[in-house]
Amino acid sequence: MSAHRPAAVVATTVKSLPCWRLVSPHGEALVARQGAQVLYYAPTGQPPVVWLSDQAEFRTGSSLRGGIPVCWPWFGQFDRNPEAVRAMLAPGADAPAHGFVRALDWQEDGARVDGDAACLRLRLDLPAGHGGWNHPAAVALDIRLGDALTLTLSTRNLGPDTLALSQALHTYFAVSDARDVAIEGLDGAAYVDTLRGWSSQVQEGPLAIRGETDRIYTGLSGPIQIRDPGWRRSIQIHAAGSRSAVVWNPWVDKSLRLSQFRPDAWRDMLCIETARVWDDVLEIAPGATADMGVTMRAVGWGA
Ligand SMILES: O=P(O)(O)OC[C@H]1O[C@@H](O)[C@H](O)[C@@H](O)[C@@H]1O
Repeated sequence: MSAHRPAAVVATTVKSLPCWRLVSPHGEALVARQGAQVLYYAPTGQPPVVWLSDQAEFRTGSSLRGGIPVCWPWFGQFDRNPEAVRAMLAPGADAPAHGFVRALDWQEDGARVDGDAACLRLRLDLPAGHGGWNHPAAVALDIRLGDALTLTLSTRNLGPDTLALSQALHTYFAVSDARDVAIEGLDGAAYVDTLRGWSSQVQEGPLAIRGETDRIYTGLSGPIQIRDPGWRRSIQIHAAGSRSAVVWNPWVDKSLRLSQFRPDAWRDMLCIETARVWDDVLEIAPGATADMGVTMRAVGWGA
């Protein structure tokens, strides 16, 4: 570990997109202004924890494949959201998958160093809502790079009515080979299998990726862990203010249909998305703020 490198937040431009580089003695992260999207995170001396596609297109107006897209104020296909969330959008309005904030430019709202941690806060003000989603709100993402990476997504309701929304911090984790990892911490949890007719299932034991996987886990209360024998490490994922998570791997066929994605890149990544979805959607009273966060930490298995 390079204990000599002081923590810092440095504004930079990567392939024409404004970004910030966060460094600390413990690691490095890259964050884009567009979508407040963390693009990369690697602990010092380790393979990345957050994966970015080598075909990611650094373009204005569309999310990059990989990193940690912020999905807000709805998750996934709009039509699959509960009625309370769908009722927030005017009929006929544009409803892109995963909401609209991942393609918008956020504003810097403070960069600082706290001991050996580098911290950045990005903010998106929607004083009059956006498009057909006509609800004033302020969204902020706090990013803290210390001996782990912590993200906190805050939503403040600035309007007179209750906000109902679904959201996710859609983390693409880097793995040595998706076929070899075990996902622990889901045993006994209920999930919706979107690939089996959105049927309700119960997880038994650790989850192994054996084909296309797209599941919504609910009622979670403990950490999730990715055990990666190829890189002899585990990634521990601690969520706060969330009881749902989405696990996604596109496998062979869907990879061919994905944008900005090498056909065999499904082996290199695995999404575990800290969420408020399904029966865990968020309701925020006028004037109130709701936070959801995730801390990810890689732990080696020793020599
Ligand atoms: O291609 P997008 O819009 O970034 O979505 C990627 C994936 O995101 C996941 O959260 C969904 O569960 C998948 O169904 C979806 O394919």
